[in-house]
Amino acid sequence: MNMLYEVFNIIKERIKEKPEGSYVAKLTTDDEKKAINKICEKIGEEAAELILAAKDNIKEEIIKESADLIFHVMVLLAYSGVDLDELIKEFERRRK
Ligand SMILES: N=c1c2ncn([C@@H]3O[C@H](COP(=O)(O)OP(=O)(O)OP(=O)(O)O)[C@@H](O)[C@H]3O)c2ncn1[C@@H]1O[C@H](COP(=O)(O)O)[C@@H](O)[C@H]1O
Repeated sequence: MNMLYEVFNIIKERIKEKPEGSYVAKLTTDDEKKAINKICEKIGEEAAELILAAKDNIKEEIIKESADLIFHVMVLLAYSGVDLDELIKEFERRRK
């Protein structure tokens, strides 16, 4: 969980500072494509790749594709101004 917070904080910093060579900065900057469209496309791609990995039942691929998907969802959250704590609170609210 600490690692997710660490990565989320780096993502927020990259969106704000936009350093040269940053994948997150490139993805979250409007260019010939709107940032929101680029982020959503990556989420769609990564979800599809995870589905294929799951159907092939290859554990290492499931782990890698899940990490890619979760990472891009975190980029979407940060770009949309949602904090990781707010996501955690939603899970807490749903807990039975
Ligand atoms: N966890 C990740 C992470 N997971 C996946 N990715 C990138 O997400 C992309 C996944 O896309 P694909 O699998 O489709 O691979 P690809 O063909 O290279 O895709 P494209 O880049 O061409 O779209 C790759 O470019 C990966 O490098 C990540 N990029 C960055 N991070 C973290 O984000 C932080 C900030 O990264 P920068 O913005 O690059 O500094 C880093 O410190 C890392 O902790």
